[in-house]
Amino acid sequence: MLRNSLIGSLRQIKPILCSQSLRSLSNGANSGLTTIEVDDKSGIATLSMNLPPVNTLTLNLMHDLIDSINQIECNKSRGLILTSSNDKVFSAGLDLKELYKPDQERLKEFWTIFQDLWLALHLCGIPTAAAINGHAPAAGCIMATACEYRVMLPDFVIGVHATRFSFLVSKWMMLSYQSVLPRRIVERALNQGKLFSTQEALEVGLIDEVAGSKKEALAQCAAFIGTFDKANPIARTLTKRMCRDSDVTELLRDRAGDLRACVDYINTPLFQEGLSAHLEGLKEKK
Ligand SMILES: CCCC/C=C/CC(=O)SCCNC(=O)CCNC(=O)[C@H](O)C(C)(C)COP(=O)(O)OP(=O)(O)OC[C@H]1O[C@@H](n2cnc3c(N)ncnc32)[C@H](O)[C@@H]1OP(=O)(O)O
Repeated sequence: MLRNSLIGSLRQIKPILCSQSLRSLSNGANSGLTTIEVDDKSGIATLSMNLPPVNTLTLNLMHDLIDSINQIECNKSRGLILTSSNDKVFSAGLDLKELYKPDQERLKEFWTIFQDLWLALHLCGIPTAAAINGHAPAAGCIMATACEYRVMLPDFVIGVHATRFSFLVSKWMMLSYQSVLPRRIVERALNQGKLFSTQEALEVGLIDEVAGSKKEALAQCAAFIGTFDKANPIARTLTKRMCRDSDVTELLRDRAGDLRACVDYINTPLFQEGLSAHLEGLKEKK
């Protein structure tokens, strides 16, 4: 029953493109803001975000990420490692320009694709890991927590600092955080708008390991993916989805409601003023 509903919901959100021949894993259908490299020996795919300067989640980058996740799953890769081709920033989170004085129809499209991206990562059928080779604030952190394992390089920050600029996260984003961290830590960190240093993130369990270099981080993620070798892939996928069912159901139950609530909140003077100050702060930093 539960398995059927999981499979059913997956069909709803993921029109799988598996009929295509994808061995080459070309990015022909997308804007080229992601690259996929499959290791011939291990069969593990590395998915890199490649949108200078800081991998902000624009509509196009989110579209490409979803497309790439589908391709990697369809091609029966053994696992997926999410990383960045920028050596300072994993992802700066949502593109703030899309949220400032937004065009209403575009904002709806933007939020919907953000929901889609979270679902695609959260329900990805193969093992996933994030090699966090740079800063990962806000939605950068949420993407990492949607993966099953996190390896981070030293001297960067990760966390959801939304309250610092009057942002209110959706419940499914909070649940993503809470799937990795104890509830009391999530509550405090979200309220403080805390960005954890790599060391702090390791101490609280937001990340699983620290790596000395990107190469090491990728190897550590690959070693994690290798730990599932003895599991039957279908049983593993269904078990993963069962473990994640309640978090995902929270969003699937009322996607339209979440969209309405977020769009309404983004349009409030409280949010727009906080965002304006935050954007100014980013400019003044220079
Ligand atoms: C219902 C409410 C929604 C709640 C959900 C929130 C989820 C989110 O993801 S909101 C996004 C929050 N993200 C941030 O606040 C990150 C802001 N960026 C940074 O802190 C830093 O850029 C960095 C630590 C990631 C990197 O620092 P670095 O010194 O390497 O680069 P910068 O010089 O700061 O940035 C370069 C360039 O990029 C612009 N930029 C940075 N982040 C964003 C962003 N998220 N959206 C749009 N643009 C961004 C920055 O202004 C610079 O632009 P210019 O070169 O034109 O000045």
